[in-house]
This record gives sequence, structure tokens and C-alpha cells, in this order.
Amino acid sequence: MEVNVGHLQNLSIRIDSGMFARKPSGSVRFLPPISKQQKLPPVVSAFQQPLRLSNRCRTISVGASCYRENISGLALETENFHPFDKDLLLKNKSQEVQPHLNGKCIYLVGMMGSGKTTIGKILAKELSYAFSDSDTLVEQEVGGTSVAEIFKLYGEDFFRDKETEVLRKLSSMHGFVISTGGGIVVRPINWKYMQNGISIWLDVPLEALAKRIAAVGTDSRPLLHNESGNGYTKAFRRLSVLLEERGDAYTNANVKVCLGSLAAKLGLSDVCNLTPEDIAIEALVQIQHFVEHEDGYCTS
Ligand SMILES: Nc1ncnc2c1ncn2[C@@H]1O[C@H](COP(=O)(O)OP(=O)(O)O)[C@@H](O)[C@H]1O
Ligand SMILES: O=C(O)C1=C[C@@H](OP(=O)(O)O)[C@@H](O)[C@H](O)C1
Repeated sequence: MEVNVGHLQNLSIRIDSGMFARKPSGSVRFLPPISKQQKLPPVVSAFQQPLRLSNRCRTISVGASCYRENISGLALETENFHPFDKDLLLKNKSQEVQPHLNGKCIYLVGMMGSGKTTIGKILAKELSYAFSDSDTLVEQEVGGTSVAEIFKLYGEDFFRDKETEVLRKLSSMHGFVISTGGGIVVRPINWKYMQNGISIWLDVPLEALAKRIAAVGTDSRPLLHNESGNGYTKAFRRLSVLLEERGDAYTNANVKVCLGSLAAKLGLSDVCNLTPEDIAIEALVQIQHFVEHEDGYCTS
């Protein structure tokens, strides 16, 4: 069997079945010569699996998951198989990155609805870290009062003070992935606390943010109240203003995961087609780059 596997930027390769070693699980691994010949670093796995119809799955005949610099993986061609084994890629990348973190906390920053909680939970699980959410910690500090109630009863400044206090406490911790509130970036002192860990900005286009928020409603997000119009329009309008105010602050993060660029890299026309796993893998790739520069270690 011979198949075409993908286009990694300008690179197009052909792989034939003689280069595969089959594993009992049904997945196959590339034998070493392929990476040497093609100067491709670790091609993590290739596999075949039965047709699964889902709007997140393209159907192809062979899946290959590979990693090359900041290209997380891709495969194309013919019929009936999932593009690549994201779970395996996620696991391998986490295992590669984890020892170099030295227990440093990971802070996810980004606008409301950017996926900090969703991606944070995946990263925590894969890195064997604990997961925490600064909004939840603030709520606990205020005797179990919800963020929306805190805003209503005590105002935003009170909330921000509590948020900073929570971050100060977290800054002495290890082994946590922390999903922060979208506005945490506005106070410079908060960046000082986050400097003890690695901060990751999830940069998501406004349209996608507004869609996600419209789908879940704005009840828990007081800064999105007081707007007229339907859910999407309300969220879009308010988020535009907030992004205008905060856009620069997010760029302080150590690492940026830009969903627009990631979708383009994976050949997807819309960021809405990116799965949380795609985004988590990209976050790990970018963390790895950051740690490499910081520590001078190299994985390839
Ligand atoms: N990659 C994604 N694709 C589609 N929906 C997502 C994605 N990431 C998060 N969501 C959804 O968007 C909403 C907001 O996500 P969440 O993780 O709570 O964001 P944040 O913590 O940044 O406010 C949730 O309903 C979540 O299920
Ligand atoms: O952007 C903001 O200022 C806020 C974001 C919210 O957190 P999420 O980003 O988790 O929704 C929460 O902290 C509060 O409603 C204020």
C-alpha cells in the first residue's frame, strides 16, 4: 500500500507501508528511516481506523500524526479514516514537555469564552497538574458568592482586588494549571504574580467568542450584561470594546496560541472547526518553544 500523506507547509511526502510497524492496537509507527530520509523529526504514529462520521472528522484512508517544529500534525487522502490520533499526539507532547516545566504553574489568559477553562482542564489532566480557576477561588473567598453577585453587591474594583489576592496566593504554588478571569491582565501587579509560572494567551477571533457566549448565555459574565440585542450581537459588541481596552495587555503573555493561525496551519477554513484537543496540542507546542528558549534545552 502506498499513500500520500499531507502537506507540511511546503513539504509533501510519500510514505509506503514498508515503513510502518504495526502495533497490536491497530496503530502503526513509522520506522526510523522515514524521519532520517525526509529530515522529519518524530513522526509519532500512523493508524487506520473505521469510518466515524462526525463534523469534526474528515474521512480519509490513513491517518498520520506527526510533529515537526510547530506543526502539530496532519494527514490527507482518500477514504474512511480519521485524520490523526490527537489523543496520542496530546499524550506524547505532554510527556515531552512536562519534565521541563519543573512544576511551574501554567496561567491561561484570554477573553471571556476563549476556552481557558476547557483547554486548562485538558492541559492539567495531560500534565498531571491540578486545575484551578481564579473566578472560583474569588467566589470561595467571598463565602461562595457568584462572580455576578460580587459585581452586583460590591462592584468591579472589589472583585479585582480579590482576584489579585487570589493570584498572589497562587504565585507560590506549583503544579497548577490556572484558568484566569478575562480581565486579570489589566493590572500590572497580576503579571508580576504570573511571572512565577508560564502565561498562555488564547487568542480567539471575536466572532467565535461571541458565538460561544451566545450559546451559553451571559448570566455568569456580568460585564456582558446591560446590552440590548440578541445574544450574539450583545456579546460581540461588548467584547469588541473590552478587546480594544485589553488587547495590548494580553500580549504580555509568555506564549500565544492564535486560533486563526492554527486553523490555517491545519487547513481548516474556520476556527470553529478546531477541537479543544487541537488547541491544547498547540499550547503544548508553544510552551515547549518557550521553555526551550528559557532553559536552552532542545528536544530534537
Ligand atoms: N475549541 C472550542 N470549540 C468550541 N467550543 C468551545 C471551545 N472551547 C471552549 N468552548 C466553549 O466555549 C464556552 C466558553 O469556554 P470556557 O472554557 O468556559 O472559556 P473561558 O474559561 O475562557 O471563559 C464553553 O461553553 C465551552 O464549551
Ligand atoms: O473579562 C472579564 O473582565 C471577566 C471575565 C470573567 O471570567 P471568564 O473569562 O472566565 O469568563 C470573570 O472574571 C468576570 O466576569 C470578569
